[in-house]
Amino acid sequence: METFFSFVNENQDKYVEKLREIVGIRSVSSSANYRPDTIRMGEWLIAELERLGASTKRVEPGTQELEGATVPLPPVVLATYGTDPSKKTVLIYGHYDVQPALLSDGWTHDPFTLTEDEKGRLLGRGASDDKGPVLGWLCTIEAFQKTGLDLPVNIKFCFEGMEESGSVGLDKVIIREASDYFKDVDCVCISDNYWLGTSKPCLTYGLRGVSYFQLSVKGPAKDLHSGVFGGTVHEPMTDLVHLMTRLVDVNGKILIPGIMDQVAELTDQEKQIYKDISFDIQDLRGSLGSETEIYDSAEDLLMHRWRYPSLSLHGIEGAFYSPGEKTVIPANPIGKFSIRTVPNMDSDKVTELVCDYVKSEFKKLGSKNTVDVWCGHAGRPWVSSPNHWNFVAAAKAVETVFGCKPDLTREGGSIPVTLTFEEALHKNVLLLPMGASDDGAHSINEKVDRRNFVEGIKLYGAYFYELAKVAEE
Ligand SMILES: C[C@H](N)C(=O)N[C@@H](Cc1c[nH]cn1)C(=O)O
Ligand SMILES: [Zn+2]
Ligand SMILES: [Zn+2]
Repeated sequence: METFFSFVNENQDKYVEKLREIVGIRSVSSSANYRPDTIRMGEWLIAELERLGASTKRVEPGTQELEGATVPLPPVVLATYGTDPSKKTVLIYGHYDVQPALLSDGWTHDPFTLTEDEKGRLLGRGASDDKGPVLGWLCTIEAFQKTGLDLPVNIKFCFEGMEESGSVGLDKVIIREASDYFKDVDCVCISDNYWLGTSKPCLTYGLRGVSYFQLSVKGPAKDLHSGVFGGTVHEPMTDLVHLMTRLVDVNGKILIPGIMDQVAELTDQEKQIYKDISFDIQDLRGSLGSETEIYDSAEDLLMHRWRYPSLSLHGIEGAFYSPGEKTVIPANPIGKFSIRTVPNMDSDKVTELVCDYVKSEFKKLGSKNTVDVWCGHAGRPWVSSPNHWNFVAAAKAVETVFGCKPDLTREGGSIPVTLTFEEALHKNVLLLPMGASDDGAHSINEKVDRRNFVEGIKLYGAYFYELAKVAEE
């Protein structure tokens, strides 16, 4: 693979320029304003795939109600590159939408202008999650073409534009295409998570699920002057803050009865796995930018990231949050929180427990306001076995490119479609991340290191090569 590796090294600036182009497309799936940009990002991928000679299929998953309007869902981009029956076929999934980002959140540069700093960090929204990894696959194909090397596998692509917003519409497409577009697929690979630390690659065999909730408290018909009305009305924000503090304590303990009862028991064998993983708490502190972790031991920290649920409070819509000192009583604040779910939690049961609990806690307040709570989207957790030939091929590729054995990890984040692929296609799914633990996905100053981006492209190429060689058991 030396020719391929040298070519990737020599052309890395071109790849970075392409990343700059797509980071500039504001494909924020949660925003109606940015929906045209999100669709444009899907179209960019279609054009690029066709330029590379892939055949594409644009699937329109339908429409959605968003911010009071009916808007089209971004396209699911399917593509086929190679149809040689003597080769294995790998299905590559990725997402081209991103989390919201504002300069005023604290970014040091415009989040949609890729900026490289002196450490070789490529900063920009989506650089690591998931535009860098998605682009990496296309660069890999181009590098095979330009070096005249035969691509040793057939590839099917499935790129979506709604991952950060519950993958609306995608499950239906996968289930429908399982016996059609995806019928020849032998294995699946997803590059959309992160290494355990900053220097050693990993292969990932588990994800937490996520159930996202909104909690609305309504009172007066409109926002009020707190001098005129304060002390005379039940204030929705006061009720909401009370309720939100009843969900989780300061040590991360979920206070909703019944949630922890569903969690799979920790076995001795599983405990041993955590003992054997080398996880540097300094790496975690580096990513946190603080020393505020809850647990002292690496095992506890990893278990609470990977195999126990967590509940996070995200924000309050409709509340005053700007600089300055506005004296307002918000009429209808909406609290946002999510629960990361793990085996054997059931999403419907989680929703039932959360809604019943919130309503019973609200009753205790004796407020005349009204409460509403609902689950916006839910994705299931996933755990697989890292012994499949798909993982064996990827482990060999890591050794070729990085000269070390990969960590075997689970992931605290969620990619709900992983389980859908596994169940609908009955094929092994591998998570092969490109980014490092300190990439700051979803945060300010998200980045992918130039090294990870370039070596990641090499890793993808080596993975294709090893896939072709590995025996299917
Ligand atoms: C791990 C992956 N890159 C990711 O960030 N997934 C999101 C999925 C999601 C669900 N609701 C909103 N986003 C995540 O884990 O938050
Ligand atoms: Zn994400
Ligand atoms: Zn992602």
